[in-house]
Amino acid sequence: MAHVLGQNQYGKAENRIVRVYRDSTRHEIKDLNVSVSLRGDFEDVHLTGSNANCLPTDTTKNTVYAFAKEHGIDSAEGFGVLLARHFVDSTERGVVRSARIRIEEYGWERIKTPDSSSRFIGSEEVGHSFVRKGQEVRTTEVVYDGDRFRVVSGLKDLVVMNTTNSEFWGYIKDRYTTLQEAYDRILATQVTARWAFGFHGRDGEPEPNWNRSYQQVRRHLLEAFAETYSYSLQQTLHAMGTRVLNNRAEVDEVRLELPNKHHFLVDLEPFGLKNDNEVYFAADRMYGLIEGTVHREGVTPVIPVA
Ligand SMILES: O=c1[nH]c(=O)c2[nH]c(=O)[nH]c2[nH]1
Repeated sequence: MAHVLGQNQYGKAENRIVRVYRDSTRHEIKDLNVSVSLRGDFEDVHLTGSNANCLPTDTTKNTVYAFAKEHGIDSAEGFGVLLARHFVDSTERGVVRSARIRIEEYGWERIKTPDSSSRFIGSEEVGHSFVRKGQEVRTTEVVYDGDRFRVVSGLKDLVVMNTTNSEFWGYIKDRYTTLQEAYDRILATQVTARWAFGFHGRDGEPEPNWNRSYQQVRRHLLEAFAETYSYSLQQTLHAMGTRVLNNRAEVDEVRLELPNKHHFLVDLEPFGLKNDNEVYFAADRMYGLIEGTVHREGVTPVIPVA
């Protein structure tokens, strides 16, 4: 008895794309996860080995990146409409009968730093620094041994990005080095931070204002990220830890884990398009992992190294 090829569809899933608009010093970004799925006349592809009706998934991926450059991304819906129409209308009639484009859009807010001209009344956006919306988790660990407390608080999944003011060059080069030196790259990371308090709770020592402390530490981490002109993520790590210690007397030690969320420029030359640092592939792995502690002199670090 013959078997029947039932429902089938294919395409490239989860194309991670960051589109940067650099028309002024106030950059704009769109961050999307685009999945393409095509339905149509693919019976031969499955049954005979003929790929005459197969638009490669690789091409669907390239189309997503090239369209981001050529048409820009005004809205996820509009971008989806453009892509879906293209896949159906540009292939020979009837081959791709329908195209499904799923898009997840990740929202970003601008990092604000105190307005340098009016420190106490306002704040100023940094044109190239962003924090991803609604992601982070606040953490704490309190240990009490009957004598003293040890409080380590923190946050995780605070995702930040600078679209400029980041370079990386002058590093060791050996026979395995392929990395190109970067003089203007995207710097993005998903911050895991823990910080230890000087508070021990002995002899009626009052508790810090924990909520205010959290908000302020978070603020200083963000400001340091946004304001540091970075020659490495290691240097940014040090600036972030230092900024917290300089501004929050209740904190003695800061430990940071900063994955380097690589953004690779997409080569659009094959499509006759120039990529002026506008269209990136946002890789989720592998990633560089930069970790370090910054602590006050004379204080023995207590935050365990994971
Ligand atoms: O900021 C960086 N630090 C590194 O140690 C490193 N290594 C690498 O390949 N890229 C980067 N970027």
